[in-house]
Amino acid sequence: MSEGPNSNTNLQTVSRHILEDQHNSPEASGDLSLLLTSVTLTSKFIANNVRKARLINLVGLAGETNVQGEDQKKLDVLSNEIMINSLRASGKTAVLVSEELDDPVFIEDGKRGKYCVTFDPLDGSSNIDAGVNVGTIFGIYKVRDGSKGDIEDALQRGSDMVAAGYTMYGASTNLVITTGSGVNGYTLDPALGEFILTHENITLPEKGSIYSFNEGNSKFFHEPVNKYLDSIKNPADGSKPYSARYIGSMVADVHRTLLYGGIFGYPGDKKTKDGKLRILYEGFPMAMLIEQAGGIATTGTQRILDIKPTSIHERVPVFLGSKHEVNQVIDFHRNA
Ligand SMILES: O=P(O)(O)OC[C@H]1O[C@](O)(COP(=O)(O)O)[C@@H](O)[C@@H]1O
Ligand SMILES: [Mg+2]
Ligand SMILES: [Mg+2]
Repeated sequence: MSEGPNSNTNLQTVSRHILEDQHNSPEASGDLSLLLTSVTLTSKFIANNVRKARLINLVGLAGETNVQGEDQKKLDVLSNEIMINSLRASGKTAVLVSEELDDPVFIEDGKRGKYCVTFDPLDGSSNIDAGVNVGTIFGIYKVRDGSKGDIEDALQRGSDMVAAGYTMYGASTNLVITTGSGVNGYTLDPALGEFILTHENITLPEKGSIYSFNEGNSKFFHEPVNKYLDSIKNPADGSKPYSARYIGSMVADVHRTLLYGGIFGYPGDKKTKDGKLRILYEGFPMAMLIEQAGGIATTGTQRILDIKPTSIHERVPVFLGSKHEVNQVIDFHRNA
């Protein structure tokens, strides 16, 4: 009988792998792995809705704007509700921060656990109606000693996160997680309804050949970096080693960068000096994943994970990816 994809009896499902993975931090056993299992369950619900969105009238605008001043899509609102309900039901959370909610959700007695979860329930909203890859991004902190869950638990340094990850809803549904000891990727097997380990110990190439920028007109970034990248030629034949790819969904642009290498950037510009991406549920989780995979994540002048946020929706310029390319951007900022 041929070795079909599911005939491997040693399939590592995400729950089993997180519990058994000897690389995982001690934190990963017990409550955190149960919390991560709740997040993976949520991802399956959201994936199901994303896949059917066009068929069940879930595309288009919800008719509300969020705290960011952005028009919420129907899937933004639904994904947010799924995340809030599932994380509350897990009994492992004390504070929830969502891109779609003005204020944090503080979990009531009886349901309260010891983790703060920050999340972007649906990243890449501008791409939903075109069926382009979107995703869910999350970061997880332990609440501070003695805390019953308050705003300060959501304003810890990025380096205080105990786990981070994303689910990308694309040609396949990919879940990528770190608990502080490397990065692992899982692919949803729709037949099994399980995420299966498919990308063990993801490691970023030192150097890449793709740059993925929002063309912010920041003088530190757009002109000098593009000019530098365009100026590089392969000595053998004079061809250009770099090519530009930009999907416009952070989760998809970062996933490609994580697997192929290169650099992703969303700089500040004259209008928004800190760019568009929010530090708690976009910058920090992606920075932790990129660093855990051997890359660099910087604002251009400082390590993103060193930042201590002062408000839950503050923004941050993001440059992340392979060491070689990101160090070029750091040099530009240093010499600017
Ligand atoms: O459309 P722009 O300005 O290039 O911005 C794209 C960026 O905006 C985002 O869509 C913002 O996230 P949301 O879709 O969750 O608001 C990122 O995913 C993406 O990197
Ligand atoms: Mg987003
Ligand atoms: Mg979003």
